[in-house]
Amino acid sequence: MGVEICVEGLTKSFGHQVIWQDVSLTLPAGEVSVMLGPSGTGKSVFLKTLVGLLKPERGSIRIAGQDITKLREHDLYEVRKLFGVLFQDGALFGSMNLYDNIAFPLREHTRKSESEIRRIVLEKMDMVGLIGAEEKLPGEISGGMRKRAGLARALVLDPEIILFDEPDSGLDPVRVAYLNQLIVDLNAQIDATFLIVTHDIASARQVPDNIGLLFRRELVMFGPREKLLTSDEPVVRQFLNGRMQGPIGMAEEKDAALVEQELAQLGEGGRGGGGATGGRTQTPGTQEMTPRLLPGPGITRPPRWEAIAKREAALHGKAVTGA
Ligand SMILES: Nc1ncnc2c1ncn2[C@@H]1O[C@H](COP(=O)(O)OP(=O)(O)OP(=O)(O)O)[C@@H](O)[C@H]1O
Repeated sequence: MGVEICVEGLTKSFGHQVIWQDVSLTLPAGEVSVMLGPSGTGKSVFLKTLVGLLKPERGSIRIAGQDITKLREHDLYEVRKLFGVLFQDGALFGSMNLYDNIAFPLREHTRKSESEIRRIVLEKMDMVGLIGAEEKLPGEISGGMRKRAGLARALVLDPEIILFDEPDSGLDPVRVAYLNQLIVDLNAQIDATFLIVTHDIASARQVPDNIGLLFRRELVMFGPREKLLTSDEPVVRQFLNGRMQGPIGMAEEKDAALVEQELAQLGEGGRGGGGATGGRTQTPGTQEMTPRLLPGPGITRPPRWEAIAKREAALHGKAVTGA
C-alpha cells in the first residue's frame, strides 16, 4: 500500500519570484492524482519539492509520519527511497543498455546479488512490456520505449510513491493511450501513490482519482476527479476544456473586462446570469463526466474502486437529469 502525502501551507520562491504559495493538499495513499496548470506555474518545482530536491520557504510535507522539509540530508536520503521518479525523457544513461539502466538503482542502493537483480529487472521489464529489449541502447529505441524503460527503473526499488513528470510529452496519441493504460494497471497492481504532472487533458480526465490545478501562484482546486470535471470554477472549466476563452491568457492571466467580453461574444456565461454559478462569470465548456479508464482484463481492481464508481454514477445521473 502506498503512503499518504500531506502538504500544508507550502510556499516556494526563487529570490523575489514566488512560484506558488500556501499550497495545501493530501495525496491519498494508493490513489492516482494529476497536477495540471499552465506552463511555468511550477508543477515541476512542486514535484522536486515533494522529493526534497528543493526546499520550500514555508509549510510542511508530511510523509510516513515525518515532515520532510525539516529533515537533514542523511534522513532525506532514506525518505527518498520511498519515491520512484519518472523524468520527462526517462533520464536514462545513454551509454548503458536498458538492462543496466534499469538495474542501476539496485546496484547503487542495495546489496542484492546479480541473480536477484536479474529477477527484479526482468520482472519490471515484463510489467512495462520491454522483455526482449534488454540489450538495446536508449538511443536505439523510440520515445515511448524510453519512457517505459524509465518507468521500469522507477519501479525496481518497489517505491511507495511514484512521481511522473509529463509522462506523455512527445508521444503520439496511441502511445499516450497505451501509457495511460499501463499507469492504471500498474497502480492497481502495486498500489503505490501516484502523482502525475501532465498537459494532456484527455489523460487528466480519464486516469486519476484526484485532480489539482495550479494557476496564479496558487492551488486553485484539488479534489476528486468528478468534482473538478463538474466544477463551475472558471479557471478549472477553461483548463479542462482547453479553451482560449476564460481567465487564462497567453502570458498566464487576462484582464477581467476582456474575459467578460469574450464570454459575452460567445453568448455563454457573463455576469448576472445566476444559475449554477450564482451570477459569477462562467467559462464555457462541457462539464462531462469522462468515463474512467479501467484496469485491463485479469487485473484486480483496488477496493476503493467500488466507492468511487458509486460516487461517479450518482454524479453522472445528476448531470443527465439536470438535477
Ligand atoms: N532552480 C531554479 N531556479 C530559479 N528559478 C527556477 C528554478 N526552477 C524553476 N524555476 C522557475 O520556476 C518557474 C516554474 O517552473 P516549472 O518548470 O516548475 O514550471 P512548470 O509548471 O513545470 O512548466 P511547464 O508546464 O512548462 O513544464 C519558472 O518560472 C522557472 O523559471
